Amino acid sequence: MAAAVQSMPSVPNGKLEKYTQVEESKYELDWADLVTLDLSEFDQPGGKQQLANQLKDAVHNVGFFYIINFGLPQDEIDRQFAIGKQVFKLPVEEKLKYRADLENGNYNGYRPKGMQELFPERNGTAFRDNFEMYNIFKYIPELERTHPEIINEHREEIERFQRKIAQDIVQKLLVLIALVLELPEDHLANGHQYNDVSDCHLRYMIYRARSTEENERYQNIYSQGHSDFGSLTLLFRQPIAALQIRSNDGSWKWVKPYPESITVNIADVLQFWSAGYLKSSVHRVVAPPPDQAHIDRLGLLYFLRPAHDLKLKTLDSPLLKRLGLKAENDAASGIAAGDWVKARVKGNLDKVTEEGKKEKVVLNGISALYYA
Ligand SMILES: O=C(O)CCC(=O)C(=O)O
Ligand SMILES: [Fe+2]
Repeated sequence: MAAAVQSMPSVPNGKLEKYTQVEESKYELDWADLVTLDLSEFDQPGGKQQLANQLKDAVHNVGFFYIINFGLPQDEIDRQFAIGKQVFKLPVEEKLKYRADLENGNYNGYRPKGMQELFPERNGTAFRDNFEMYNIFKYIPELERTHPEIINEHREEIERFQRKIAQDIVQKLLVLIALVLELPEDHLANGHQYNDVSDCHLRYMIYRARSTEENERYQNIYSQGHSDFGSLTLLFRQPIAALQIRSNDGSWKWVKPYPESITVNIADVLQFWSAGYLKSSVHRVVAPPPDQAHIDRLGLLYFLRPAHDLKLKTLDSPLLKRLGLKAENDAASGIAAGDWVKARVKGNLDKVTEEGKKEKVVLNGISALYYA
């Protein structure tokens, strides 16, 4: 009797294809020189203060650093990449069922490609981004929304991963930054609890590779120079070189995908709270080097945002007082952190009218910088 030939789905329900990271580039690029914090030292005697000392210059002058030994094994990280890969493979009509309400500044859910203009329109041709995101906000009742099946099937695992970042890794970083500012250890951690209503999210992101000819037309830009909106951004290591940081001298340096690291950057709200002492660093995403330029660049990130109602007022920090640092513009002190974040999400949908460096008003006369 002939056996019935059944076609098996390539990924059976609940089972994920193993994700394999691609090869690093062979090209020697002009890498940024970033400090690396070994988080396993955090609980050692004197460890916190030592790490804070190591961090001080990085958060003030650079705005970017690496962390290692943060307590998430690579196979758990790779499972998140595997989930992200499946999400982006869904048909676009399916993904659009979960579209984030971007027009109201809400990032929760799917963000299709092409929402952001990179350069002003020329001769009727628009220059739009080529990346998609899927943002998963915290699993608390106020922020729940519907998600595709692939996410629901792995909900427990995703939530555990999110909570490890939110309740452990990020809390340690907030203690270290509080120590830099000479504040009580829990001062910043208090405004970043898992149960706080905020726009914190885990993000799967994919930059669709462009052809050489397209890269030329887009001047190699995949995402224009910007600062991030919330408190901290954590970028899980993926080996495709494309992220660049703007140095104090105006040059752009590449971020090396350092083994087993997370790249962390300071974002706007910490800059407001510290009257500019903590640097919300400008960064951008460009075409990868030739041996990686053809590969879609899958990313895994965590965006830490403060509790919605906290105001962007300068903190009462002994360090800032001693340095005589005050807010550049008092109007910021009345803005709720959540409103700032939402206004920036909405602002990304605006038409671009000029090239190069621009200052764009976001809220209450306060602006953000963009470079393209
Ligand atoms: O993909 C990256 O390396 C950076 C992404 C980024 O800057 C962002 O999403 O804000
Ligand atoms: Fe960014």
